[in-house]
Amino acid sequence: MAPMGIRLSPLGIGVFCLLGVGVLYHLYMGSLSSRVAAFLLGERAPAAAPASRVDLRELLAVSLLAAARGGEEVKRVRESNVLNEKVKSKTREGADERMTLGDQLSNRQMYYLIRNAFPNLQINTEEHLDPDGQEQISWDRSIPSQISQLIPQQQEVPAESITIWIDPLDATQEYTEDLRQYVTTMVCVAVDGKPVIGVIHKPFSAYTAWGMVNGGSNVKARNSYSKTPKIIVSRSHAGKVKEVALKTFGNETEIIPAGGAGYKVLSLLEEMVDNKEQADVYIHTSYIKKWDICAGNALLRSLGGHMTTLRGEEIVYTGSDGNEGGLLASIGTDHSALVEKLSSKLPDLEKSSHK
Ligand SMILES: Nc1ncnc2c1ncn2[C@@H]1O[C@H](COP(=O)(O)O)[C@@H](OP(=O)(O)O)[C@H]1O
Ligand SMILES: [Mg+2]
Repeated sequence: MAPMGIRLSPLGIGVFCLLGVGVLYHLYMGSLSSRVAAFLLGERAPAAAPASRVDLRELLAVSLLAAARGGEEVKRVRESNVLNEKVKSKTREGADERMTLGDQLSNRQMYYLIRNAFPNLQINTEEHLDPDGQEQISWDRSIPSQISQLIPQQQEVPAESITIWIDPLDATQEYTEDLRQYVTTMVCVAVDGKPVIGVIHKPFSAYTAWGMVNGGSNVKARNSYSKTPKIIVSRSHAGKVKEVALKTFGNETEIIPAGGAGYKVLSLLEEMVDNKEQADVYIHTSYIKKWDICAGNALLRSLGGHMTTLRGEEIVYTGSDGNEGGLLASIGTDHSALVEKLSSKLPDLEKSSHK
């Protein structure tokens, strides 16, 4: 049997084409009108975007770069000898809080590098940012092989759980005195208030220590720590720390005064470039800001160490800038035994300071 075919006259073809155009027009207007209706009714986009997540390895990589970039400014300004030193405020104890061009320029580099890479994250930084001084610096999103080899898997956390703390120049007082070995730039990443990534960079020796809790570190604790601890303390904001240390550990205790919270944390670790002093415990008794201590806290935690208030409470890195309860940092030592020892002396010391 011959196959059956449909034959259309030229008029039939014309009618068929018109029908096709009509169908297409109807479909298009339908989707357009539903969009117009959604707009008029103020409806939102149909599917909610998934909550944004951030890979902690990326944050570590950008923190390393920020600390190094800030450090270049710190070094350049110091070498120029034009520090434009100012007193920005007073501490509670009445000491001058200094700020220099090195603090400001480093702050700008570090802040905008991280902010431009992660615009949605909460960033707390020590120095004031001038809105006219925005930097267009960007990060190429590459993760150094040293990090990706040590931490091969993504470590994603929700963006809203993150708080970043930047100290663009730790040991400003010593920087003005040209005591370069104490100076660091620091970045810390806290997740739900817990310090998780710590970067401490020494601009004058091009040295960086970093650690990520449950990730890794490029530094190590020492093999052993003395039972009669050498205690490292502030040289320019000492408060009553020497009295506390001697009362707690005995009059023979060796006390090492040094600048910078970053430097003092590094002195608890294995010997490294330019950190001549080695200590067993770091104690600070007065108020201190979270950008000064967060990176050291994260670095110590990543290596199994501790940084707490003098009474052993964990320091929470969200909310206010200040830490009120003093500081006790140790590694390779029974931290809770140190807390116990200190806590037994604190009431007497508090009484004597109110007399
Ligand atoms: N009582 C206090 N009040 C305010 N800041 C303090 C402080 N004690 C220490 N700091 C800050 O903590 C950092 C380390 O202090 P120190 O070198 O005395 O150990 C320094 O930060 P910056 O240099 O970033 O300002 C210092 O200003
Ligand atoms: Mg500072």
